[in-house]
Amino acid sequence: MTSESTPSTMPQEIHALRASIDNIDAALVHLLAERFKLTRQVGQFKAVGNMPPADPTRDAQQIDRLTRIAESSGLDPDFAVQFRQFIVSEVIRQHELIARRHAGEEIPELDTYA
Ligand SMILES: O=C(O)C(=O)C[C@]1(C(=O)O)C=C[C@@H](O)C=C1
Repeated sequence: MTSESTPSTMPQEIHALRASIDNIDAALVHLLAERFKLTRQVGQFKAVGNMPPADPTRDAQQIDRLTRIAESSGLDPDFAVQFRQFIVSEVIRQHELIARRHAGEEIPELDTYA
């Protein structure tokens, strides 16, 4: 840590902002954990129904919706779509593992890790 960034010399405003940033980061992690709990359930239903992990129609609906939400909230829509894609890539990976597990492969249950 450089002397410019040591806590003692940091403006109080930055400390306050960082506290709120930390709260938001925590909320994001909690929200993501809850989202993955739901998508793992979707993955289980898809595996049982022999459905593919990805659903391009649903993808298009989500991208359209998130683009509109990003535009109206001042977030770069491209960033919002990329962020969604980052998350959904992990969802697809998990769906694939769930399907392999459903097919009889010995893969640990995806309950506590991504
Ligand atoms: O809704 C689904 O069918 C899902 O599998 C969930 C989800 C998502 O994470 O939102 C993931 C992959 C699909 O391509 C679309 C959506």
